[in-house]
Amino acid sequence: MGCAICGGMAAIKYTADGRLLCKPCFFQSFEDAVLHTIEADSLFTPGQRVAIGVSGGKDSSVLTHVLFVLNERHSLGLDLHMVAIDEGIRGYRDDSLACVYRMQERYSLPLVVKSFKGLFGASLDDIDDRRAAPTPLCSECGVLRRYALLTGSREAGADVMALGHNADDAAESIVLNLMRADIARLGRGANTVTDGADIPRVKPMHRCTQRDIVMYAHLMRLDYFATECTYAPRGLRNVPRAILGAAGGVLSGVPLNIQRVGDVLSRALHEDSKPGVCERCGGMSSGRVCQTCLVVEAEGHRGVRLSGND
Ligand SMILES: Nc1ncnc2c1ncn2[C@@H]1O[C@H](COP(=O)(O)OP(=O)(O)OP(=O)(O)O)[C@@H](O)[C@H]1O
Repeated sequence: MGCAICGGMAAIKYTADGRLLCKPCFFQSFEDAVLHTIEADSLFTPGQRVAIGVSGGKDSSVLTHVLFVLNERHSLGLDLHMVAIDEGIRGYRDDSLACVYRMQERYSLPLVVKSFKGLFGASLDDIDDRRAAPTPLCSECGVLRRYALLTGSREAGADVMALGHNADDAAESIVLNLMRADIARLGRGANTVTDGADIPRVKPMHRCTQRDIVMYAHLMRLDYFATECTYAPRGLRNVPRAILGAAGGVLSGVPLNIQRVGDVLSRALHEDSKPGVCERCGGMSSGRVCQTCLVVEAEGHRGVRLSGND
């Protein structure tokens, strides 16, 4: 079968639009799609310092590589930095951080590393150890990580933070919010730009599917850490992930379809839900006090605090 762009030997199905492509045309199409999101949604302006949230996983490894390539190829004028968060998860984050250090060498980008232990006085393993029974930890970990990423990005002097969220992540969030009847979160929608804090968060791969990202990482032979987080089996996200996985087995384009419906729902539900600023820490918040400060308060008796030192 011939490549839909150049007529050469097709090797890959590009799931974003279903075309069969050869390897070089797949790379080009994927990178062009990220560039299109950057330009269409005005994610960056020339001269900005961009802190890429880098975990060593496939999404942020692909994001780092593609931003690096686009920055050179299209003279975007971005000052790329990397920020990594060490949540303190034995047998997982220690190995993925080793990958982040190798990426730092490969791309020669400045790197800031912040740890839960330094910022909150306890690693995620400490928080888990101090609980009477195993409970889901992903929501709290996500909240604390957002704070840590903001702190690291401030330390890097960044104007904007870039994260590796993709279309499948967005679809999972939409299904989860539907199942929980979380109208407020559905209304806020999954946009490519989240304003509110002093450093906005942007998602250049928001319209890229997980399959295309994995394929890109694999064919480009990128160095990334593929093991699942130790705490993932307890995560609530496994429910929408399983539903979407099953749907993807019989229908094509499910993540992008759900994302489109999510956009419509978000516009219909939208009631001026632009987040404000937390009165305690200055982070982004939809209420007076942000999720980080609420988690720190709730976990205070287990030794979690906002130390601000790292
Ligand atoms: N420990 C971390 N340090 C820095 N950034 C992180 C970290 N964990 C997640 N991120 C950022 O948040 C994005 C979404 O993370 P999430 O854990 O939801 O997805 P993921 O599929 O595991 O991402 P990845 O494949 O990059 O690890 C990542 O792509 C990355 O940009």
